[in-house]
Amino acid sequence: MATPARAAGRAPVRFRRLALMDFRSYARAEVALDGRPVALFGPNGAGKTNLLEALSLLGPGRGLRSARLDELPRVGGAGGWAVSARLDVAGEERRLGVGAAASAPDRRICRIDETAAAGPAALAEHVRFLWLTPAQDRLFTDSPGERRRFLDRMALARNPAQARAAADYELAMRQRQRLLDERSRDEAWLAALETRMAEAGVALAAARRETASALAAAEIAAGDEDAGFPAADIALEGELEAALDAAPAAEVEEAFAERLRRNRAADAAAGRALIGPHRSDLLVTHRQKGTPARACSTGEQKALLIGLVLANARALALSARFRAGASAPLVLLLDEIAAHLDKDRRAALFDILDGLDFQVFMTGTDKSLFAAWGARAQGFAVEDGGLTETTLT
Ligand SMILES: Nc1ncnc2c1ncn2[C@@H]1O[C@H](COP(=O)(O)OP(=O)(O)OP(=O)(O)O)[C@@H](O)[C@H]1O
Repeated sequence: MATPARAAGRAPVRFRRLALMDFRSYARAEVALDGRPVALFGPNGAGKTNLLEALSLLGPGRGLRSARLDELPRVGGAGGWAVSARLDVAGEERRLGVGAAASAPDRRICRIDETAAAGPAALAEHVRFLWLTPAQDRLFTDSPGERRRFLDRMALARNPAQARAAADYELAMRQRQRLLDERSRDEAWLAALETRMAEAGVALAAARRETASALAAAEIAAGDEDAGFPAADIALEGELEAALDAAPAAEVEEAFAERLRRNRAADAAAGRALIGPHRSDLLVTHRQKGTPARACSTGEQKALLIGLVLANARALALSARFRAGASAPLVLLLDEIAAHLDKDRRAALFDILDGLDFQVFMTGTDKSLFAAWGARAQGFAVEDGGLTETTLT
């Protein structure tokens, strides 16, 4: 079946070459990629996740482990690190690079086509990543914060401008709290910060609503249920998200700013803002069973998560913004997914991934996990800080 990206005549993103230098367990590694999906296999600790993390740092944000910069240079190396890649983006060659010099380890340097980029956000023009890692296995049982971050990451892949709203909101909230903690009576400054929180907060809530409804639409359109990835019903729990159902954004902003003003004493006493989109939650229900995700089995939760990430990828492919070419192509990083799935579900997943037309990188401990992908994927054995290309069959 033709995917929307193919139907629109857009060449998807394809990594052609990836090079790591003094990055985590890699002293020096270089791989040539031919455009097929990539399967990385090797024993525990071989460096599979490190490689996915290296890729994820070529996009905006702190990468798939949310690591601090000082964790990235290879222990025993010179102190600096670098990840560079050559990729085809919509038919054009791009060179992206990130890293830090030993002399300035706290400063992440980003390069696009050999020119210094303003910052990591500029990378989003060229490539965006969605990932699923074992750290997300407890997403449905963890605190709402994890689910919010998961949703916000998906929203970010749709629209990188959302990063700005999230950062503005956090900053204004922190500054306001500092004033409240200091018992400041600077009315004008407090009101200005509350206005900024309201503007950024409503933008954030609106982006989440857009993502959630695109996800819901993609979940409905998906026929993945047969393949073992259960459809999910998605709902947002949050005051601003709900308020946007009933009123235009400007009104919601005004009402939120007013509530913040009235809540100053309570927020000062609590030491944090008691209301706002930083308290929202993503509620996921296993549609067929009608059970909240947190009450599903571990395996069912994993299948629901995979289904959600696939739905988001599909929603992105369908979005008008993506088709218009204004949005960067997506790369999916799936860390240790294969082991959770039985043979049939694995084979079904490979079929779905082939149809998505996003480049996919998948890891697993054993080559046999990828046998059903066969020649459709490019295989690499990861061991001793290096990668060796090998057939998967
Ligand atoms: N900064 C660093 N310098 C050197 N080695 C590091 C650094 N950071 C992590 N490592 C090493 O990298 C290895 C982990 O690699 P990685 O998480 O990629 O393994 P993996 O192949 O994904 O394993 P698993 O199958 O267990 O998930 C560990 O041995 C860890 O000690």
